Amino acid sequence: MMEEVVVVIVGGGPAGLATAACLNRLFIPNIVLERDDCHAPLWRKRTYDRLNLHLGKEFCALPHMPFPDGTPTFVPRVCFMQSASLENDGRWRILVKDTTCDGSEVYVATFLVVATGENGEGFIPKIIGLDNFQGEYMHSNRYLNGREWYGKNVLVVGCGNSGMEIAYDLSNWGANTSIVIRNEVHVVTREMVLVAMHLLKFLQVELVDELVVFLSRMKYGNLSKYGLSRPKEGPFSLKVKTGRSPTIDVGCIDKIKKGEIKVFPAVYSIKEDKMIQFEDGREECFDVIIFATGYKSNVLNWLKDYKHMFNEDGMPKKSNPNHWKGENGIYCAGFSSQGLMGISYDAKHISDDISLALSSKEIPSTFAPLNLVDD
Ligand SMILES: Cc1cc2nc3c(=O)[nH]c(=O)nc-3n(C[C@H](O)[C@H](O)[C@H](O)COP(=O)(O)OP(=O)(O)OC[C@H]3O[C@@H](n4cnc5c(N)ncnc54)[C@H](O)[C@@H]3O)c2cc1C
Ligand SMILES: NC(=O)C1=CN([C@@H]2O[C@H](COP(=O)(O)OP(=O)(O)OC[C@H]3O[C@@H](n4cnc5c(N)ncnc54)[C@H](OP(=O)(O)O)[C@@H]3O)[C@@H](O)[C@H]2O)C=CC1
Ligand SMILES: O=C(O)C(=O)Cc1c[nH]c2ccccc12
Repeated sequence: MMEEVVVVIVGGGPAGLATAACLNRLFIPNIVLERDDCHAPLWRKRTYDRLNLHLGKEFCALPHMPFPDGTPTFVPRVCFMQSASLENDGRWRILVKDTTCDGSEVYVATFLVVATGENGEGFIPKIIGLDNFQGEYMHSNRYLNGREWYGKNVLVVGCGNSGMEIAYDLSNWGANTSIVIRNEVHVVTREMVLVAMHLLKFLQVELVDELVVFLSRMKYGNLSKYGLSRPKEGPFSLKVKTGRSPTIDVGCIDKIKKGEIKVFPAVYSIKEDKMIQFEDGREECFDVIIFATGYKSNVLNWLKDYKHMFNEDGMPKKSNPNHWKGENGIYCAGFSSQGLMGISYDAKHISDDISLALSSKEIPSTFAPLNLVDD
């Protein structure tokens, strides 16, 4: 079957839904394709139970969907999901392409919005011997809680927000928890980030960085004897430059200081059975490894004509704030490393731009539909 539509949005997470909502308000017909069996599956199925939004709610609301009165400052995951489905119910039209049914559907669209996100696929590094590891291993996007691992030796690889929080959670569930920290990392609290986000509206990033690093030093002291050191460059400058967020401590640092969570350097190899060797030569047995080693964009897996807008790593060629518009009617939402705040920005700009193009009749009548990789 072939269907003509004005806008196809690939990805039904916050970015896809926010863009659809903005287009709907402008009466621009659009269709959202989602590979999973629900909308926002990352938030429903692939984030852990104890997660709260990291930025205050004023920085996380999606367009046309303010949080209801009484919502806590740091919104629990479950409330974020409910507010998404509330908006979806009745006002947004979301269609899912069912790849399990025999006939496939083809949509020919004037505009394509890539909204498959920066977290398209969980990334697990290649480690010598991992294939023969006799314990269990998984990416952090499969971790929900540590109920199964009471008394087990669990290694978390990675000290970003997922790694530090999952290590803390595992330890609370009674697992003998260790974490791999192979590089420098900024550790802050969410209150420090909230203050910083407001200050960034009128102060230079370097000044805000100095303040945050000062506050972090006051709170945590020098952590080098525990295997943690701070990067030379400030947390928000690094966020702008590399997209990497500072790690927001939820209690992991206290457990590291108390010796309840052990710190290891990079994994060197996995030896026989469950034995892991680290770069400093230490060796220890683990039952479970959680790879909190980040994510990769999956755009190149499904978009053939990616060069209109993406690099070989599946991330936009243009940097923020110009990243969202490509050539030939292609856009992307949710690729600015600015979380939900960036998604709001993208969704509004994309829908306004499409609206403008439609009203000014910029669109060539022989517009070539973009090719998706057929699998
Ligand atoms: C654990 C975690 C916690 C986070 N917490 C916060 C936070 O507190 N605050 C914040 O601002 N940001 C946070 N982020 C960052 C970001 O805001 C979220 O990842 C957000 O879900 C991104 O929305 P998205 O729509 O761009 O991507 P996603 O939510 O990943 O949605 C993309 C959708 O595309 C679908 N898809 C992928 N490939 C295809 C395909 N080929 N065809 C059809 N569908 C496809 C996926 O199934 C998915 O539903 C967090 C990220 C993670 C991983
Ligand atoms: N709201 C919330 O509560 C949460 C928000 N998030 C957000 O989700 C996004 C993804 O976060 P996250 O899943 O933590 O991923 P990140 O990409 O932020 O972190 C990945 C971590 O893995 C480390 N790493 C990568 N490869 C290796 C390796 N081979 N050996 C050892 N360590 C390795 C990296 O360290 P290195 O610096 O050495 O490369 C880094 O510490 C971020 O934007 C984050 O802020 C995540 C969890 C909770
Ligand atoms: O949760 C994340 O990682 C985000 O990307 C949200 C975000 C945007 N800007 C920030 C600055 C510091 C910490 C988190 C974020």
